[in-house]
Amino acid sequence: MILSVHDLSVTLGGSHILQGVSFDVPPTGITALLGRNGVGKTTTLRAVLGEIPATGSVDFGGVPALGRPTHRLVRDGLGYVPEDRCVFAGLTVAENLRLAVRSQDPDFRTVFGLFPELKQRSDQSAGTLSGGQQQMLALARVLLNPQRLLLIDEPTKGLAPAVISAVAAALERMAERVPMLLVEQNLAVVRRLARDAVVLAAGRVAWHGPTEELLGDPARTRDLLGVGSTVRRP
Ligand SMILES: Nc1ncnc2c1ncn2[C@@H]1O[C@H](COP(=O)(O)OP(=O)(O)OP(=O)(O)O)[C@@H](O)[C@H]1O
Repeated sequence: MILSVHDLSVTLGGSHILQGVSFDVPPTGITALLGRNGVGKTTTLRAVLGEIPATGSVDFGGVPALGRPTHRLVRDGLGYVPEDRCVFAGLTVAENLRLAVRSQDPDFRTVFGLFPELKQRSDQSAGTLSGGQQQMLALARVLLNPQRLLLIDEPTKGLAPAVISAVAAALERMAERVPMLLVEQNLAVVRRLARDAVVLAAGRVAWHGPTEELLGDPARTRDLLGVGSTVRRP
């Protein structure tokens, strides 16, 4: 396993948000982290990254991670693309990419192979990119460096259907190189990308198994993820 989370607990603002979350992420493919709004998916990613205090244990690539500073984990290949995408709006695409470089040998070839539009738009300021283009830029920024696991938070949120499809295709190709733990509300995207799913409810893992088993069972999907979840292919 590239990531093993055991008995992870987090209290924020007096609320016990995570109450003993345990799950594993295999070293290949995409694992989806699911659950209703506010259940603690982002909190789980941030706790794994060491951004918020947590108890329990987190093992990243065979090494205990909890208590290690975030920058060390990032240096060891734990990449994070937060929900707000975190691009520098006032800087150009090229500047955004340059600032993300940590390694001696940034992989511009892979990045521009996956996202040719970013090359064409090198001199455009990132704040004027569309939402989908900004998401591509955020993904490109982590991919420039060698990564062992990516934590990606709601990459398709707020995007139009055609753009969701393009982002999903990019994630699919990225996952050929690096495993991912993906928080994603769009169940069609989850079905297309994720082999396994972990579902959080009431501060714990309520279900863990093959995505197809979860989404192929409408009653279980409704029960765990809420009503109105339509699952169409993007
Ligand atoms: N710094 C904080 N202080 C207090 N409460 C917080 C803090 N950060 C998050 N929370 C609360 O923790 C709970 C979990 O939030 P989190 O963002 O992890 O949920 P989520 O599952 O990612 O939700 P969503 O699907 O809506 O993005 C929420 O009730 C949220 O209001």
